[in-house]
Amino acid sequence: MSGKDVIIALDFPTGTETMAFLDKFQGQTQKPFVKIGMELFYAEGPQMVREIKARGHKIFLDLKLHDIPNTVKRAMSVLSNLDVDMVNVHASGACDMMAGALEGLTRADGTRPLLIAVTQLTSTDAETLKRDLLIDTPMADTVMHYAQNANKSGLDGVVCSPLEAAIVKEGCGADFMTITPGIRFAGGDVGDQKRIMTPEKAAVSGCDYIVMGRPITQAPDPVAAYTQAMQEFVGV
Ligand SMILES: O=C(O)c1cc(=O)[nH]c(=O)n1[C@@H]1O[C@H](COP(=O)(O)O)[C@@H](O)[C@H]1O
Repeated sequence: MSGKDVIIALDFPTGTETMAFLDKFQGQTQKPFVKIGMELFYAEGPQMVREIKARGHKIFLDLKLHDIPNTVKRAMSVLSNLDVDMVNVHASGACDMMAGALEGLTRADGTRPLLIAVTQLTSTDAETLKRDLLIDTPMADTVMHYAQNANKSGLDGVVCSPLEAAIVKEGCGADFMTITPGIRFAGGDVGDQKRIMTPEKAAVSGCDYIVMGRPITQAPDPVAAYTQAMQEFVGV
């Protein structure tokens, strides 16, 4: 799976609201790539994943696993039974945990979804890094170090902000994927995001995928907002 794409974050509290949202995209030949996060998964469980997959969407299952290596390995082995395209862990769980995740996720026939590590959340800025997390290293260096750990643990890429996409590519290679939330249209409401960029600028920063939630899900016309994001980021 490769090529630039926009991933819509389905941050809804119920399956009913999620399906009503996805119904708006029924007319599209190419169904949008979507992300199922903690809110929807905890509310509706694995059946929601199956239903959305049956509608023809690619799925990023964003549960951000972060625990001891054995627990993460076993949880990933359960998730590997779901037909998703991408899953993630927190890189701060460290290398043994990431290696365990990879092992657990890999099915008996050798296939597996893409495995991505979250570096520093896009809601974290340099001040929070220092004040709350006691990390004195500059943001870009921290993200790069986490990305290198993920790379040497055999993962496929990282979640970072678009601001760090270029340096991650430089340090880990062009094929190492960058999945970037913190995306806002020019002049849009920033909300709780701190490290942000427009889809247009993210396209030239080397991001492989952008993740957008509220700018699309809360837009008066979500299909128009998604179309704008695709035009800015992918150029179609
Ligand atoms: O792993 C993620 O997807 C993620 C990592 C991160 O650092 N920042 C981040 O915002 N996300 C997710 O990306 C989505 C962003 O949503 P909006 O801020 O509404 O566009 C949410 O579903 C977050 O859970």
